[in-house]
Amino acid sequence: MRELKVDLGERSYPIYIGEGLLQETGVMFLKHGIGTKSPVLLVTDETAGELYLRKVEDALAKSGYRTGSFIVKAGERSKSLSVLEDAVTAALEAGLDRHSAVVALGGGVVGDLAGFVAATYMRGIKFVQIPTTILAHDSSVGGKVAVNHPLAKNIIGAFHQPEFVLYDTATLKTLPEREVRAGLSEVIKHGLIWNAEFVDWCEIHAEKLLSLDPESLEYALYEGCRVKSIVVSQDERENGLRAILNLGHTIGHALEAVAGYGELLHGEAIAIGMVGSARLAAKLGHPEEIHAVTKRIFMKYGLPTSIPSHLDTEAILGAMMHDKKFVEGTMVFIIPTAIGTVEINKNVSTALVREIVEELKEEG
Ligand SMILES: NC(=O)c1ccc[n+]([C@@H]2O[C@H](COP(=O)([O-])OP(=O)(O)OC[C@H]3O[C@@H](n4cnc5c(N)ncnc54)[C@H](O)[C@@H]3O)[C@@H](O)[C@H]2O)c1
Ligand SMILES: O=C(O)C(=O)C[C@@H](O)[C@H](O)[C@H](O)COP(=O)(O)O
Ligand SMILES: [Zn+2]
Repeated sequence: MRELKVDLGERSYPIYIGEGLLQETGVMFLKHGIGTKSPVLLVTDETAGELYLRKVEDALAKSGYRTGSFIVKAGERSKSLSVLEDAVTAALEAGLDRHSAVVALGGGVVGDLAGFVAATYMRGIKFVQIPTTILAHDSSVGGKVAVNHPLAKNIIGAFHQPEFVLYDTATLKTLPEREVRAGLSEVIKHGLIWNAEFVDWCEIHAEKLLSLDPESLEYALYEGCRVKSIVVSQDERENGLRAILNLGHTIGHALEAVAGYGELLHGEAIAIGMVGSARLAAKLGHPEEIHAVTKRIFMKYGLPTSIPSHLDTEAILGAMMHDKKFVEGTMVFIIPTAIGTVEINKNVSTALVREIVEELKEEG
């Protein structure tokens, strides 16, 4: 088992990564001081629930915990205010009190939704992340929790850190191929913002990662979580540095909303957004090579690198203006200045962004 720490003073917590950790859930709850007297709510989706809920319930029961469960439909549309209300109903019916914990068992959708339930139920109770997708190496760390509004991604949310993250890599073996590719998009993002050597490594090990070679996958997830925890530990609430984790998201979030949540997977939309940021970098005078390398690596992973042509440019720009990165009338963009390094640029004009969106549509 590998272990990392998110260093946030009294809100610090560990990330455990390894094969077969689900059966340790109860033991880990006890280790982290979660009391057995109050019930626990397990939040999952139909797919992850079918595969892994029983295992987690059994592991918790063995350690003396009572559990209730709330199962949502799989997919981005479950990150909504109406599903949040149903989750709170489930929490009340299961008898959760202020000493209870909410557990996210699933991918980023379940993690963001369950985390927001934990952040808001009785003004905040304990939260545990049990990620089961590759993408959730990112979403389970850092405490950003949210649901979507039809007009804007993650616009209703909070910061609420988990007690710990329990990442059982054995669960990843059941992921559909499209989800594997989409999850690896954010793994590569962590290289693009912080670690050029890791980007090279991802390019060399593409086949191994796509075929879920256990050793390569565990290393890639560890490195992704390591970068994320370094950044979050320095800037929990995104007053500055943390914005770099948003590489590709200014365009990507807009694409998810405009395409209709779930049409483009998050990792796919972000891959397109990262290619867009690399194009923008070239226009701002940074080396052309950044765009070439970024596009090449996402193509190697079978990820989209262009905007579907049926999406309306003005609708995409409109959605960007609802994003959290649109501040005081300007779009904040994360721009790669070399492979492995980015800058936060607050002066990108709408005209330039329109040009990039049009070019990304033509690239397809
Ligand atoms: N909070 C954050 O910091 C953060 C970071 C990145 C992404 N996100 C959010 O995460 C979401 C995307 O996460 P995701 O890609 O994990 O999506 P997801 O949660 O929808 O999971 C993807 C699909 O995989 C299925 N699935 C989950 N585990 C499985 C398993 N082990 N085997 C088979 N199928 C499984 C799910 O049912 C779903 O259909 C987006 O909403 C995005 O905004 C949040
Ligand atoms: O943790 C962060 O910070 C990130 O930006 C990680 C992103 O991958 C993630 O998609 C996050 O949910 C985006 O946050 P938002 O603040 O842009 O909604
Ligand atoms: Zn993301």
